[in-house]
Amino acid sequence: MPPTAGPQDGPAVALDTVHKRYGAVQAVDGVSLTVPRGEFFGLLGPNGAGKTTLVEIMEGQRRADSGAVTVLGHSPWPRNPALLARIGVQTQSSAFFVRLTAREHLRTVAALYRVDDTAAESALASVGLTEHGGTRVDDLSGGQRQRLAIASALVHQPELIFLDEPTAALDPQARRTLWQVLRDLKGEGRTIVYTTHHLDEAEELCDRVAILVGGRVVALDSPGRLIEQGSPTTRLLVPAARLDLETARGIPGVEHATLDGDSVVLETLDAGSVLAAVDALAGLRGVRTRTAGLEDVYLQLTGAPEDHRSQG
Ligand SMILES: Nc1ncnc2c1ncn2[C@@H]1O[C@H](COP(=O)(O)OP(=O)(O)OP(=O)(O)O)[C@@H](O)[C@H]1O
Repeated sequence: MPPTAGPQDGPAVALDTVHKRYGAVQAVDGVSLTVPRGEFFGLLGPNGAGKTTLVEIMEGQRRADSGAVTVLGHSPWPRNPALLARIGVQTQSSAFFVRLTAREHLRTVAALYRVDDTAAESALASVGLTEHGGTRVDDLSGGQRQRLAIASALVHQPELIFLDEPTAALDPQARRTLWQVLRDLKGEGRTIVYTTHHLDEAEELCDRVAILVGGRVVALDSPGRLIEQGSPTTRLLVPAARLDLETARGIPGVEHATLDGDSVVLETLDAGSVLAAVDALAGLRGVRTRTAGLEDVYLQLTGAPEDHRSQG
């Protein structure tokens, strides 16, 4: 069953000047943002930035100290059973009935939501686990368990899904498989609020991202626009065997030069002339260029420690 809400129903999430303090810690400090329906919205930020607190406020698990919170047109606090049926929550520590098979687990979750076994079966299929439906939960691989955690959040066909680092601890192949599952969810018109520390993933999947630092939103836009407005720096990676760090630092136009594995990494705003200089000094064989990505923007906004940049 596709989500039924239309655009006339307003945004999936609207936060206006939300604050939350724990004792001396201002965990959320005046956050305002709107997530339109159908958007894949990423929440990024360093440890302790306030992401979990903010998501818990949206889910109705915590009460904001002040500010307005609207989820699917309703206040999530005090907990609203009608709203709970319309949202799905996957957490990093999803609870499983480990002695059951994947299918039995989902049927149990379905029963808790008062939906039938067909819903469990379609949730299983939507994360590509049908053929593992008969496998006991504790025999599933890490990636399969992550998919089962997402399926558990989907059983009742929620319009709005909260996903907290669903690809944590997955191998690259399992991550890619899960990305497709997430794209399919978006394709079905569902709204996704996605917390992640994987910036490549946010760049790949999210329509827009908010970067939180110290409980405040310091950037909010599509990854593409954030990158465009962010650093125009280009990185050149030159095999370290052919160019030493001191020489690299002396090339006019090089802002930073660092050693990364067996490459010297040159950061520059003037890639053309630095490339020409590298060509004259070391030749261009094996030289790679890397333009800025979301990670560069993120590090700029969240403050990359200078000593990280200068480490080999
Ligand atoms: N229940 C709590 N009691 C007291 N302080 C808390 C509580 N929960 C979170 N905090 C503090 O509030 C701040 C924000 O924490 P929060 O967990 O929301 O950040 P986060 O961005 O989700 O971090 P992470 O990426 O590590 O999960 C941190 O300083 C944290 O120590």
